[in-house]
Amino acid sequence: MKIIVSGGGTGGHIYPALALIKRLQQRELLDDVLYVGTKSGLEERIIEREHIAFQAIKIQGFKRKLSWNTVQTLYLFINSIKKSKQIIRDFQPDVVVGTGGYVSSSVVFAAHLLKVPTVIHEQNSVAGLTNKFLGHFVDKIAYAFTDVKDQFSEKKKLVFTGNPRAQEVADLKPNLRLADFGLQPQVPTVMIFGGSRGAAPINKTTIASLTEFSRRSYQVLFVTGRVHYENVQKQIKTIQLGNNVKIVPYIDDMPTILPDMALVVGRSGATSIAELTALGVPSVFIPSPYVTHDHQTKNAQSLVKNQAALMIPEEKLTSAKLLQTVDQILSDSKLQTKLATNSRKLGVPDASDRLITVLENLIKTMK
Ligand SMILES: CC(=O)N[C@H]1[C@@H](OP(=O)(O)OP(=O)(O)OC[C@H]2O[C@@H](n3ccc(=O)[nH]c3=O)[C@H](O)[C@@H]2O)O[C@H](CO)[C@@H](O)[C@@H]1O
Repeated sequence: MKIIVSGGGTGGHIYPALALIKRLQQRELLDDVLYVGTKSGLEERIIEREHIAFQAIKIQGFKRKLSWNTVQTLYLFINSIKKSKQIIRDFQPDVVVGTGGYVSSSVVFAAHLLKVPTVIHEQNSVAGLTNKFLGHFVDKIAYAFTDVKDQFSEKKKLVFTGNPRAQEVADLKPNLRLADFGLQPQVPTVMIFGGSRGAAPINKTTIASLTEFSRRSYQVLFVTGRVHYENVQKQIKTIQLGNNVKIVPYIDDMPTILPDMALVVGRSGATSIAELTALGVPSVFIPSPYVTHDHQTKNAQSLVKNQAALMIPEEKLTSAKLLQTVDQILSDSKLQTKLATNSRKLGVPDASDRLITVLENLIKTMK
């Protein structure tokens, strides 16, 4: 299979694309792959690290308010379709897959204009703007949360696949990687992080809790997000950290450390949820209120209603609440087991294979 994949901005759109590519490679189904992204998102760094061919296009997201910026965005969009058409003509893919983020809008739309088979993957329980737009043109819409079905009008295009990242992590076992971070492998550990870019409100509350965390018998791995790291370092200068607390900017191979976690506290981005449910890791979600249609709250609610996770709305997030919630879960093994078991029930460990079947069938029928 020759495939162009496009998705970008945040890790939540990039890692599922990468998981799909890796699974195609594993099953020896991949003849060639090209990843199309932007230079401003996280994708170039993540994709090139995996030695996958990467091509950048220039495009920016539409803002809701009309302004001079809208004209510039429109100009870039039209130009990026031209550039995407050129890329597609040169590469001659069998299929083009978009995993969300505005960069995928022009690549997938251009493929549609050139009559190349197209598939989008929607990770969330509320469809993103790009995927809503592309939903009108693509051949198939793969999704991971049942709630999202109502938001696309052409039902026959819809196929449930789950999120490919779930399959990438599903078989991982604890591998005592905690030592890599200066932590003790046998001691229960909570990881706190705010999605692939980090989240300032979560960082602020965690910083305010560090003195207390330093007195606990469990360990804390605090992942700040690259852009916030320096600032966090400045703010904690006067805090006497215990040996049980470690702070890092980013974890490159996050999946391999997830099985070592007794608890994860963080945003409810769809790709993190796919990973956590595939492994059955107890979680506490603090949904980002700043995303389209509050989709992270809906993502988190789908777990909370199945007693598979707890949720703290950001407006209720205080240091006391964070400490009390983490203490409560880590001191109650029955609660941990319940959360883990219910979480795993929601996982889709064969998500990549399901998506690959969608691609194979589509290529066959469109030949
Ligand atoms: C702020 C924002 O718009 N977030 C959206 C973004 O996700 P965003 O990237 O913020 O969050 P997700 O939870 O979906 O994905 C994060 C990904 O980054 C990885 N990771 C994270 C931190 C780290 O240090 N190392 C690392 O590898 C995680 O393992 C995961 O694979 O796209 C998701 C999927 O469409 C949406 O649900 C989110 O609402």
